[in-house]
Amino acid sequence: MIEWKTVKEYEDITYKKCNGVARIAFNRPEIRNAFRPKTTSELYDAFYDASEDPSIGVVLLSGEGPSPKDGGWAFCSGGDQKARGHQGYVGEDGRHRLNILEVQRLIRFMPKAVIAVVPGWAVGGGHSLHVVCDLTLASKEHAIFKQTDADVTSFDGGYGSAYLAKMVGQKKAREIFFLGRNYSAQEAFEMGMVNAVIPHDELEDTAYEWAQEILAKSPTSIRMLKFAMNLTDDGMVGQQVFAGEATRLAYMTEEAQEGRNAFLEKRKPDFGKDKWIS
Ligand SMILES: CC(C)(COP(=O)(O)OP(=O)(O)OC[C@H]1O[C@@H](n2cnc3c(N)ncnc32)[C@H](O)[C@@H]1OP(=O)(O)O)[C@@H](O)C(=O)NCCC(=O)NCCSC(=O)CCC(=O)c1ccccc1C(=O)O
Repeated sequence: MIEWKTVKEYEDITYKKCNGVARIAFNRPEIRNAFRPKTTSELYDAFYDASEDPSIGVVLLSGEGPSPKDGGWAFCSGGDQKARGHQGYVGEDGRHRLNILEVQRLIRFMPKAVIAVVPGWAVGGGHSLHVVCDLTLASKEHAIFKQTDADVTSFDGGYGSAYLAKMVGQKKAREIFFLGRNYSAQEAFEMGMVNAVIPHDELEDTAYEWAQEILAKSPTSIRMLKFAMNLTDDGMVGQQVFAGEATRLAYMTEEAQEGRNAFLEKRKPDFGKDKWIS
């Protein structure tokens, strides 16, 4: 039985938790869950909380719906074109930003699994967000994947395109961006950018079940595997993130404790004999 508890009230998103799972969802269904700077700030805040909370192991990212205007479903239709100025998306403070990229990096580098739960349109920057999530589950009836970045001159040259090409292959990624066609959940699954196509009514429950399966695994293994799989695509930053976890493991050894204690006790460390294991 899933009993979601609201963690914090926001204007543009919903944020809930239940049994080790956090659920963050866009909540602007009347405009297909397009994001403005306020939305991305709220997303960052919620993702940061989920990342820092040791009781949370999996985050679901979804979109509330259907639209009260026409009943349409959306994961996210990307940047709110009404909020777009000359240098980025304009916030309430009048400043121009592209802070969805900070959200992308938080999803990518958080030591927990993030699942995109796609109930409808995943378009533009919304498509890029599903790409950067670790897994994607899509509604059989309503999910549609589409890249409009080249229609509106607001292109994601990072994970949204280059990482997508690693996922579905160069030719297919170029087709997705250069032609901007609609792809069904089944087509996206066949391309390798969706893990499973789920009947719409079962989508949320299935996502929660997948999360529970992941939560039964060793947390250290999940984060080391996520960062190992990220590493080669993320260059030195990927190595830094993976190595940070290796250092955390090293801290837990007797050697690390001896090193710290020796410094504090102003003596030479004694790491003992026969420690150079092969
Ligand atoms: C999503 C659609 C394909 C849905 O089509 P349809 O079902 O026919 O519905 P509509 O009638 O078109 O839309 C209903 C309603 O919603 C409004 N709306 C939809 N999308 C947006 C939007 N993105 N911004 C503002 N408003 C939107 C629409 O106007 C309607 O309102 P009414 O008042 O009822 O008329 C279709 O809607 C569609 O194509 N939408 C636009 C998709 C789009 O072009 N998105 C922007 C792509 S660029 C982007 O996302 C930013 C990229 C970015 O941030 C970035 C930049 C640099 C590096 C990285 C990134 C990154 O991607 O992260």
